[in-house]
Amino acid sequence: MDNITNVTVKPLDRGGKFVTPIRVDYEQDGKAKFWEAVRVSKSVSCVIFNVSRRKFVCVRQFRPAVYVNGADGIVWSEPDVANIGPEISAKSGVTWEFCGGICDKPGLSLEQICVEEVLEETGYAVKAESLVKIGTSRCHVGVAGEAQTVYYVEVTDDMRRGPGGGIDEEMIDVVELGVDEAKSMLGDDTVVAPTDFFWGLSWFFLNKNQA
Ligand SMILES: Nc1ncnc2c1ncn2[C@@H]1O[C@H](COP(=O)(O)OP(=O)(O)O[C@H]2O[C@H](CO)[C@@H](O)[C@H](O)[C@H]2O)[C@@H](O)[C@H]1O
Repeated sequence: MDNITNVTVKPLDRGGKFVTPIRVDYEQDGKAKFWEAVRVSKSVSCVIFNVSRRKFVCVRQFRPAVYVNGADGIVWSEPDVANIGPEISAKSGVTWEFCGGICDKPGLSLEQICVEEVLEETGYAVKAESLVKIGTSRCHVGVAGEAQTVYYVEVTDDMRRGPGGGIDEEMIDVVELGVDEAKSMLGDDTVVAPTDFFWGLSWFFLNKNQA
């Protein structure tokens, strides 16, 4: 999963399949302003807690955007051009996450998308009715501002239908995380994780496990 080679970064001039760079021109109190932004889809994610063994079910994957924006030692020859040698460890782009995905299927509710993602990425078959909504936040408000809705669901061992790991070419490791270990990750700068990971864990400790 972290065997990453031949990385290059180049400009995405007119947008791609998943991300479109845009410029927003507007007036505020009659003063002309602009903002540079990207259009992206909204998304869902799901805190999964296996009550049979009191473990969180997490996913770990290599995130190219985390890698290029976060790894030390990358030299940018232009603001959007870099050649990244093999000495830059791919491990710096491997995240801790709860499973989730973008909402790019018209006609499916957020809960239905969440149920699909949980099955594809972790192998657990959950029902939409058993999802508890934690809330919706706006991500990357300086550049994107898309909505992400976060759910919580409890599972048992016998709800597992397969190993998960994603579909098509996805390479996703399913990793269980103990409650004490998870608590120690809150506020730990060395943990590479998105906001909803920390939000989801904090919600759990506030609402489900106050020990
Ligand atoms: N920018 C991109 N470039 C190239 N291929 C891409 C891509 N985005 C998605 N894909 C492709 O689409 C597949 C499915 O993506 P997902 O729906 O699982 O979203 P992902 O979890 O990556 O992130 C989404 O869901 C998580 C969980 O909510 C959010 O944190 C995150 O911001 C949101 O993009 C990926 O495996 C990849 O092949």
